[in-house]
Amino acid sequence: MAGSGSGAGEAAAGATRSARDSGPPPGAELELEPTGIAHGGFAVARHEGRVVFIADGIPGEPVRALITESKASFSRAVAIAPLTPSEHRIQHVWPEAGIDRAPELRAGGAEFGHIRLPHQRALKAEVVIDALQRFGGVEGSDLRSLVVAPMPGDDDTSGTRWRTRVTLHIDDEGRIGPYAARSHRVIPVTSLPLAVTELEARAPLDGTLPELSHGGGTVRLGTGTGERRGPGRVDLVASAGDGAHVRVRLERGPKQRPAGVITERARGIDFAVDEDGFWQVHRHAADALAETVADLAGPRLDPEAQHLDLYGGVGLFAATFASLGAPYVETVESAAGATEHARRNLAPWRGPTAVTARVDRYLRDLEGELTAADRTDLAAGTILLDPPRAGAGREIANAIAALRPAQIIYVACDPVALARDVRTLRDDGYVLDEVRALDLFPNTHHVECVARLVREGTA
Ligand SMILES: C[S@@+](CC[C@H](N)C(=O)[O-])C[C@H]1O[C@@H](n2cnc3c(N)ncnc32)[C@H](O)[C@@H]1O
Repeated sequence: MAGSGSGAGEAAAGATRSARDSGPPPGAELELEPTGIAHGGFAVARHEGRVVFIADGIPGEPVRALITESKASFSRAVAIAPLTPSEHRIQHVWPEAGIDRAPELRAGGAEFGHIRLPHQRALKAEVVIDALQRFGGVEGSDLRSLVVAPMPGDDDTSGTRWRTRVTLHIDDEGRIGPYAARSHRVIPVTSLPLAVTELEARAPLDGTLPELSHGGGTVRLGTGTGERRGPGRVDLVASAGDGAHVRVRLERGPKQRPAGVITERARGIDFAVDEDGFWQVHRHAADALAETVADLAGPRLDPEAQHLDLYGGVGLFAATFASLGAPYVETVESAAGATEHARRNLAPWRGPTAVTARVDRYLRDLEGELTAADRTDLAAGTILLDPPRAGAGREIANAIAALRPAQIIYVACDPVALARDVRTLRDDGYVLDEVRALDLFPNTHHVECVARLVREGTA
């Protein structure tokens, strides 16, 4: 009996161990005390030795949290209620995303909206510094003093009314709204506080879709039986030049009119952009980024050298270089429509060129075609890159470094991707000379960085 008792004990111990190894089950509620912030905006706590990433938490604030997922080495949770509210906690700027709602009903896209703005920026700075240290291998006291700069007016509006691009989704049942946080479930809402007011005013938040022009006629998309509804999306765009635009795109049913061309503006320069093409989202982002690029690149921007603007969109940064008196700049972009606009947007200067190509192929082809004189011009020049969230990656970073430009200006919307590419560039003989961070996405966890790297020995 003693033996079987001991066997049962071992089995029980094994079961406990395996429950612990597989983590707390989804649905469990725990009291947790997060101590740090992770990339993605999650507060980080430990529970029985394992890491738990908590959405809607704040480092230093004990919370009751609901486990939503447990993986082999970590768990995910969502805060249900603070136990002792942090001095940094506020009423959520978007009531429909607030902690007093059930987690599955909280609107997504404003995951820092429960935190005072200055503290949001302090947390974003921590994420950038940590990423550059851990993934970029960067050291030094300059980095520790990095601050995330606010955009004009955001402190007066608690970081609301800045989004010039909003996508609402239409589900199978015809419900219209943003996705709920961390899901693809549509949540009808009555407000869009991060959007500029003209977009909120045009958004079909009452569930009624606008009419679509279809061929010669018009199709009404009401709520009645048999009328065409989702799934689909509603794209809302407020442009500097032409006000608010709404486009409905249904997966089945009538086609929306083709995307029009709108005008945007940065540093006093007009840019034609497709209505559904890429443009920076915060109403001050393009201006602020172009100014920051001008500031960081300016002192080493050789007017006679050859420069590259990689992932160039409609030529925002190529125009910045040209307007600074450095006209020999080639902008490279994979979307042909954007390159067409870039060509026209850059027409006021003699010198800029625009190429439709994937950056990896472009750099591979370039390497095979360069004369000694081209190499000299590129080595005196600046290469700017502004890749999508995933970053450039090792192959492209290696190819950029192989051209030996005098400086590299890296515009990044993801600090970890930036840090990984910085590591590659450091291994290839560049040093991170300066990095600035801009709060282009208040009340979200996102942060934009602009970094300057120069060849070792030239800092
Ligand atoms: C973050 S946006 C930057 C656009 C531009 N620099 C701006 O600020 O307006 C990235 C751009 O890269 C383009 N893109 C994405 N992958 C690419 C690739 N592999 N090669 C070239 N362009 C790419 C996208 O179409 C998009 O226009």
